Amino acid sequence: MNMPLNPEQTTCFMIKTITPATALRGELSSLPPDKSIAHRAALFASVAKGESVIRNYSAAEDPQSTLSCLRDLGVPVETDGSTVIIRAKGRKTFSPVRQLIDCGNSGTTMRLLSGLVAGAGLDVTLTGDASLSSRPMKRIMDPLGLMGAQIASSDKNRPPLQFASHKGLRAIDYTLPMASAQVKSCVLLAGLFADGETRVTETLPSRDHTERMLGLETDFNADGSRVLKSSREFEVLPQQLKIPNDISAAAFWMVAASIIPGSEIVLRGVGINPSRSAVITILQRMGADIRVSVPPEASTSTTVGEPLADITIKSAKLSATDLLETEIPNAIDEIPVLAVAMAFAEGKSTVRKAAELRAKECDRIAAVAEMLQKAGLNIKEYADGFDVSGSRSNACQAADYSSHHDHRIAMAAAVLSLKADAPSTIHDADCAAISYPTFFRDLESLRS
Ligand SMILES: O=C(O)C1=C[C@@H](OP(=O)(O)O)[C@@H](O)[C@H](O)C1
Ligand SMILES: C=C(OP(=O)(O)O)C(=O)O
Repeated sequence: MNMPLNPEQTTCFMIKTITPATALRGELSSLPPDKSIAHRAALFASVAKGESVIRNYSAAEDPQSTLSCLRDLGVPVETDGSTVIIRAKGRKTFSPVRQLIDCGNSGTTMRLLSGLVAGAGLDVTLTGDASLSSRPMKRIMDPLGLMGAQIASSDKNRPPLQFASHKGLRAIDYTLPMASAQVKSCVLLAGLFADGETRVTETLPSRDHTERMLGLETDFNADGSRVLKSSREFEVLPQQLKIPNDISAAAFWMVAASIIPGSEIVLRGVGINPSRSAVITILQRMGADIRVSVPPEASTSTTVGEPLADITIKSAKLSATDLLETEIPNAIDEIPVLAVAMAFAEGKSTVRKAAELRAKECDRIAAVAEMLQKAGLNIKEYADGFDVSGSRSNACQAADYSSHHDHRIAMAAAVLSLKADAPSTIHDADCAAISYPTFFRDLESLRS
């Protein structure tokens, strides 16, 4: 049973009403801890030898799914408030206590855990909720299959994924077909169990937490593409870290403060890993007033090379922008709320080469288009993205939104609703707890 660290996680409301805001002011020092780093810290701890102590672990549903999967795989996971302690015995820690392992709504859990499960040759099935069960897994089944893993899926390479024991994995030299930190990490984690050196080449950089936190060796090809390496000989050290707060959660307040006149919000202790912080540079390029300052205690934090900062945002006059291809993977989870910023920026903004958005918790291109259209705003949808024709003086009508059971859509719709002329409603808004259990409470605390 997955015990929430935070009682708010169990809060249940189907329809949330959001009233317009005149200004948002205040400070948030307890944003949710970074979800990507949390998953990795727990997964890496489970194949390290010794005691890992992970502080500031997220109470959100996705990182809690990772802990419950590890428990079901026999990994001794203890919690003390927001601290997670894992005492593991290296690559041999796993000893499944059940066959069906539920990854909930979390794509990162399923794809990264697949690397470990395949590596360890476990006879288990990874399953998930309806949303996760519709997400593509061929992207990990292909490279893991090349390594010798035995994986069956019931329906068109979608979960559940049934793993079977095998004769041992062999290393591969693999070029990622898409910019995906999940696929990159999956292959590198399987490589920790394989015979030989596994090499993963990425032509378009994605978030680098895996290589950074594990301390993996990196090479560069002549064309500038990066090659990450892992092997059975690589020693995974126990994780000792305090997780920084999540820039993907902070992004909602960056946009909200920017577009609501008279706002000023301070966000404390936010992770600003350069492979995650394009949302800041994109908004600054649009004219946002965002100041990033490194607090003195940041230099002494044990965030394994994961930089953090305080971020101050004041409302500003925004102008349109075109996202660069290299910015897409770096800002992928922030694009729904960036689309809201674009609607109130002067001119036409473009987001293209972003078809990956269609493979998230819902089809985020279709969901963003539906959301802006319901608000009476101007968006044109393409197969791989959208254009938003915005205006600083745009009128935004109140609407009745669906979250499509996607936390980022629920929260983006809430930010959009703050600009409306009357209260709006969001159906299934409580799915925000997948990444940000206190989102609506934080929103109320910022209203002046
Ligand atoms: O590796 C990770 O922690 C993540 C990678 C991204 O997915 P992809 O690898 O599919 O791009 C991102 O959308 C997801 O929220 C978290
Ligand atoms: C896409 C996301 O997560 P995941 O792929 O882990 O479900 C997200 O958090 O926006």
